[in-house]
Amino acid sequence: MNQDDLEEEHKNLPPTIEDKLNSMQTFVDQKEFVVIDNGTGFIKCGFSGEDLPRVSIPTVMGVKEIIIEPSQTNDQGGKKYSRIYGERAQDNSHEYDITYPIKRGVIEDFDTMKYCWHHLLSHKNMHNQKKCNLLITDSPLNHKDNKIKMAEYLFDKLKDHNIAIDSLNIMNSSVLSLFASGRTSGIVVESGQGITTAVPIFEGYALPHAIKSINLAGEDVTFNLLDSLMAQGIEVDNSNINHIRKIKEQMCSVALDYDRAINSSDPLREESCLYELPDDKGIIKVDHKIRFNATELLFNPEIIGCDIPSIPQIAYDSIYKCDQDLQITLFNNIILTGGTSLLPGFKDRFEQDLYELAAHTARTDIKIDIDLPRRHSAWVGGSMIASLSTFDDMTIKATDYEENPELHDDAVLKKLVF
Ligand SMILES: Nc1ncnc2c1ncn2[C@@H]1O[C@H](COP(=O)(O)OP(=O)(O)OP(=O)(O)O)[C@@H](O)[C@H]1O
Repeated sequence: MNQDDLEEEHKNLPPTIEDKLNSMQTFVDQKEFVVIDNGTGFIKCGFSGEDLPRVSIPTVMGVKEIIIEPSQTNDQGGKKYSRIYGERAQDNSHEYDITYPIKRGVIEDFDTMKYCWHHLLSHKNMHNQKKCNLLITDSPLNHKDNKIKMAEYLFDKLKDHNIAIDSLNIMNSSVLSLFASGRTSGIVVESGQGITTAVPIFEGYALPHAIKSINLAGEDVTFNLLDSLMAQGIEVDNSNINHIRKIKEQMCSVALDYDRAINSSDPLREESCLYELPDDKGIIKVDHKIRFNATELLFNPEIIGCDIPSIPQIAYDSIYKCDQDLQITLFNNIILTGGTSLLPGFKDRFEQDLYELAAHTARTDIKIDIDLPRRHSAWVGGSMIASLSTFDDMTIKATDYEENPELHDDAVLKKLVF
């Protein structure tokens, strides 16, 4: 779903709880929070109490240096930087230096991340936030030092760009996805752009010792598809990556039985296998072997020579790392989420392979919930929790943060227990 689709969907949504409260003119003194979900591929931003984020853009920035010639008004001359974001940056990679600040779920380039946050908060759909309360997500794999650094950039560095964060919470994205499903215990299996995680959660707390992850997700499927197309002599390269991603999202699916699927005839009619590149760059034929092969690595990483477990395997391993008493609850409450889980056939294959793995050990049925807005589940959970009247008590206040610099790390870690 791109930014235009998101705006259209917003217009058609029924009134949110917040709209209703506003129209009833109730005078509830409740803070509004901005909710940001930081993803490797996409960053999502909107207001608490709403059903969907208002802005969702690829997590990428392009920078270009501009030399200013000396002139009458500025006889020194000098240089400044032009920065662009999201798809615009990806489409102008020939002119701009491109940086992806999040790698495999973890923020690695905080300076670029700061500019991305600033861009979102100043976005027209966000009414240019100069001062706000913020709930921001964090990967379940992040080290606590990353949270401390996030707080530092959000409280201190954004101020240099005229944005003041009044209160802040940083929450585990998997806990928020589970919250969006209406549960407080279960296992969240999330496959996004850069990473797939299996995070068991008990009564709202992630169980760190049993979290499993693999560096295999949507971007690997996209690059695998690109390699297969190039191997067939089709003229595409990295500069077409947005289109390769779109081919994946529109045409690829997961086979229940891979060998059978690629050795059978193509289930789609010829015209449904064609993708037209823009600017008369040609039409690509994407046959069923390429389409099924692109996604198979998620369930069988060996096909690309990777000696790592599959997605069903990490879910199984994660459940078996937990206390025996909890395992039944986890098997009964599996939340499948993240953009990559939207691939047709993903849920059926996941369920089939997990049944096979657990056939002799699970003492219960396996129940998988896919009824969430899967690309936005962490954001939606954040929107819900930040609209609770008790949420403000769970935040770090800028005043406390600034007054006690020596307590920064403690203050962050004490509040951010999820
Ligand atoms: N309909 C779809 N079919 C297949 N893949 C999809 C679909 N929609 C989105 N995706 C893929 O999902 C990925 C983005 O998902 P998501 O927004 O959950 O990830 P993220 O939060 O950015 O990344 P991560 O969780 O790894 O940090 C991209 O690879 C995108 O191509």
